[in-house]
Amino acid sequence: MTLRARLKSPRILLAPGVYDGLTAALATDAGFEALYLSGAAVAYTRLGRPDIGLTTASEMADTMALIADRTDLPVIIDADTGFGNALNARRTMQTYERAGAHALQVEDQTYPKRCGHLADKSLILPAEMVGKIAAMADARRHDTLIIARTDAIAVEGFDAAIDRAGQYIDAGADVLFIEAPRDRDELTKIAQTFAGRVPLLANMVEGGATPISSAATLQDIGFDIVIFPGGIVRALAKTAESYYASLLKSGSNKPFSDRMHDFDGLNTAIGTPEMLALGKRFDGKS
Ligand SMILES: C[C@](O)(C(=O)O)[C@H](CC(=O)O)C(=O)O
Repeated sequence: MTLRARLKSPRILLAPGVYDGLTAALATDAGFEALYLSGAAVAYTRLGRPDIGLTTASEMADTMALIADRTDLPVIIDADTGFGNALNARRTMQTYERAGAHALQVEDQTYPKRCGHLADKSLILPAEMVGKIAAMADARRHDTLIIARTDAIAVEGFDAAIDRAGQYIDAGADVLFIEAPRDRDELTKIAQTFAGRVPLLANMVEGGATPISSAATLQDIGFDIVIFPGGIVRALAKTAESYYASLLKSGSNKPFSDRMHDFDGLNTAIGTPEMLALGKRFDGKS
């Protein structure tokens, strides 16, 4: 089923953040229906840096291609600002589509951007964003969804965000993402204003501007997709901190062994037996 068809279902689509082959494989095996390739998660893990526009389109496209090799699930990819003007956004659509993306999220911040939950964001004019959306629609060769995000709540206020969102839908956005609503009331107003026009996406960032709600609650409010983009990195970072501290202190892995896979455990998780069997099938000996 295409992502567009899946979004016609009244059941909310829950997409976890991923940033490499391992997280894509584990999220796929866990049973999710779609994945979210988070720009923030790539910045946090590959660069060890904040989500402030340092990651390049090529780094994201490389990551997208590795993930597409590892999973058949549809992947929503973060295209940040499109990495420049409308022509850059156009090229980002071409590059990400080629790498295997099923949906691109583009936002109306200036370039370089910053995480939607950080202070001091600034925006391009709505007309420029409308041009980017149209340029991306013009460039696409497949049924790739354009998810238009506005960061206006924190910069120009809630009403301006609603106004921009309407313009982006008119420009051809397939999905609407209003970043960082501050409470349930704002989430509800977004749903009341736009439900039925295009699918609505909610973004759950642990400790961010929006209170965390469950997928079921967001579905009741009227949302169609929910992403938890950086949660996996926050979970793994905490585990890694404890692991390194424990290894340094004790000089051994033993005290941590109940919190980690052993050799066989990891091989099972990443599908080593299946890969070795596949190799045998094609090795010309059997
Ligand atoms: C959705 C987001 O653009 C992302 O890169 O995943 C980020 C999430 C985050 O910083 O944790 C965002 O700007 O909300």
